[in-house]
Amino acid sequence: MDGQKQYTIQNEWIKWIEEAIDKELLNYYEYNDFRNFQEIGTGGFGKVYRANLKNLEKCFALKSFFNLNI
Ligand SMILES: Nc1ncnc2c1ncn2[C@@H]1O[C@H](COP(=O)(O)OP(=O)(O)OP(=O)(O)O)[C@@H](O)[C@H]1O
Repeated sequence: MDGQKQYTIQNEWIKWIEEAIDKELLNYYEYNDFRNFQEIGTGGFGKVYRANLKNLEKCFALKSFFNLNI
């Protein structure tokens, strides 16, 4: 895939995510608001971490993605 096409696809996904946040279909959290990261798994596209949000005891699963350079 050429660089321009990859850039266009990435922008389309960023726009899709931003619109979903605006419509409150997705919640947006700052990465820096999470603490106590523990790696809990690896999937086909990246690693999964357990972390707490701010001072809450509730934990979240955070999924990171490898830089695939498709
Ligand atoms: N919500 C969760 N709670 C606890 N462990 C989780 C959670 N989500 C993922 N994991 C752990 O991380 C591992 C990888 O999860 P992930 O969703 O990336 O796997 P996957 O099915 O290969 O997905 P993909 O192919 O989309 O990357 C899981 O096998 C599991 O052990």
